Amino acid sequence: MSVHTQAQTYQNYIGGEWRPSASNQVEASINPANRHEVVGYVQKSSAEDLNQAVEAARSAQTAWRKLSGPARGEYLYRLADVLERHLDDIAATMTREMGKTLPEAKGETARGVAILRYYAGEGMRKIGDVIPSTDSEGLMFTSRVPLGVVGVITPWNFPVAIPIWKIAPAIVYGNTVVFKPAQETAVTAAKLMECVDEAGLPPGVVNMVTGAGSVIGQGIVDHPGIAAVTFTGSDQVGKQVGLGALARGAKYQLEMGGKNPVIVAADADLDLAVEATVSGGLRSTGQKCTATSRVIVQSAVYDVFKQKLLERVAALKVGDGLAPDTWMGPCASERQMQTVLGYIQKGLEEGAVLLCGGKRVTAPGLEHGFYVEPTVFENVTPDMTIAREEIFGPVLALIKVDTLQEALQVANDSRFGLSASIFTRDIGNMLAFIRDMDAGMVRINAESAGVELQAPFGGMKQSSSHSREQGQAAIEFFTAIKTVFVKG
Ligand SMILES: NC(=O)c1ccc[n+]([C@@H]2O[C@H](COP(=O)([O-])OP(=O)(O)OC[C@H]3O[C@@H](n4cnc5c(N)ncnc54)[C@H](O)[C@@H]3O)[C@@H](O)[C@H]2O)c1
Ligand SMILES: O=CCCC(=O)C(=O)O
Repeated sequence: MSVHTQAQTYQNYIGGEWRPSASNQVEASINPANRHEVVGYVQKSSAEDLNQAVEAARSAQTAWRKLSGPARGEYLYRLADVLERHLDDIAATMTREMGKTLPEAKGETARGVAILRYYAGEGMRKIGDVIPSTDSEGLMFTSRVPLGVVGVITPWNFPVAIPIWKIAPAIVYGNTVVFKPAQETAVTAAKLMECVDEAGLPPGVVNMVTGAGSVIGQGIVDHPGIAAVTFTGSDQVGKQVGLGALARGAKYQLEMGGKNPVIVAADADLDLAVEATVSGGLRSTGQKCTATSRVIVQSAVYDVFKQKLLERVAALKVGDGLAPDTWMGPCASERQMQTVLGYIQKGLEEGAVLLCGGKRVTAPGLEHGFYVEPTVFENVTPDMTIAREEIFGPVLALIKVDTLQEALQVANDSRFGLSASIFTRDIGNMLAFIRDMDAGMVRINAESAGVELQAPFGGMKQSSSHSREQGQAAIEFFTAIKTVFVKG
């Protein structure tokens, strides 16, 4: 039985108007806490809808580009204020649509507001440098110019923060946008577009088309009217996006997976390390690209750390993210839950020892949701699948090592390099970790997750296309440099 009497249908947002898809097809976005609850219906769009969105973005480009940076920034301030007014509704929608707890959803939406204000201010900052010319009568300088229409492709795990940390810099630097959210969180995305509309952004500056990744996502990658593509999502799809964009000479930026380690050194504050491992690994049900998944512990403190960790994990309350006492919600979709359960099974088959969890939760009241118990494995070796592949679920793998050197070697034994933490009181250990850990974010005595909007964010190795998002680093992707020489 489906509960969808109240469910609204959300349309594409193109050229400042709400439009149904050309095919008139919609699909249900369901609540992962209760598969029978429909959060809303969203458009299953086609190439025709994408073409309309690109056309709207192209038409809006010249006027938008010609506005001053501060004037564009003013629109972002307005959008921030509107989003702030709708924070509670958008956060509740996010929880119902992808499962993270309401406090986390509120925190993420507030972060979206802060990102908008940060980039609004960016409209006032410098967009070039004066460079001494060898010609004493010449003036040489650089100016940052927009790229044109930017395609924004996003995942479901941060359905407000990630779209905003791409769209805000894109538009403040003078680009216009075609946004394709993950279909799993398209209602939340539509609510974000309602804010764009209410804030009065000129029609066509931000457009949204929902639909399948293979149709709309791939369509953005292949579209000749789109100058650049910024993508966040899985490693597998990201590589396809990069290849497609490269093939037609479009600029691209990929932020992909992680297999983030935490090292617990023999001299660590173990209570702090346990708290950070639980928070970094299991909040948002482990569905953060920065989530801790490998816990590398020195043998001298292994048993004590393990005991404390298991006690803490046993106390976590799993449930509907809207319930005030819930600490961890469901996986975001049935597909994600099956993927996580598949990895747990693989861990068992390959000889890892299950210390707790490992099963779907079907307790009364939760049986219609996609819940997985918080899970901890030990006797994990670096060659096991659960130590190598991104699980994107509430699963921690304990790996015992003797020395810090061995810990670093195991931590670096991954094709990913997004985030990494160490818990230690020793300055030598800290410096060795900062120097030798191959990750875009290295964190000392702090959990692996948690990104600050004013700092560059991105990974090394196969976690990214080696660019950085957020903070002032965003200007590198969303603009091109024009070098100007003037002589009177
Ligand atoms: N590094 C980061 O900043 C970061 C942040 C969040 C999530 N992630 C990663 O995202 C993944 C989880 O998100 P997901 O399951 O939504 O990822 P996904 O790769 O399945 O989908 C991401 C987006 O790409 C679209 N897409 C699918 N096929 C496409 C194609 N052929 N061409 C273009 N677009 C296509 C999807 O519809 C979605 O909008 C995890 O791997 C996680 O690590 C990375
Ligand atoms: O999922 C990727 C983004 C991670 C993030 O924003 C965080 O850790 O806070």
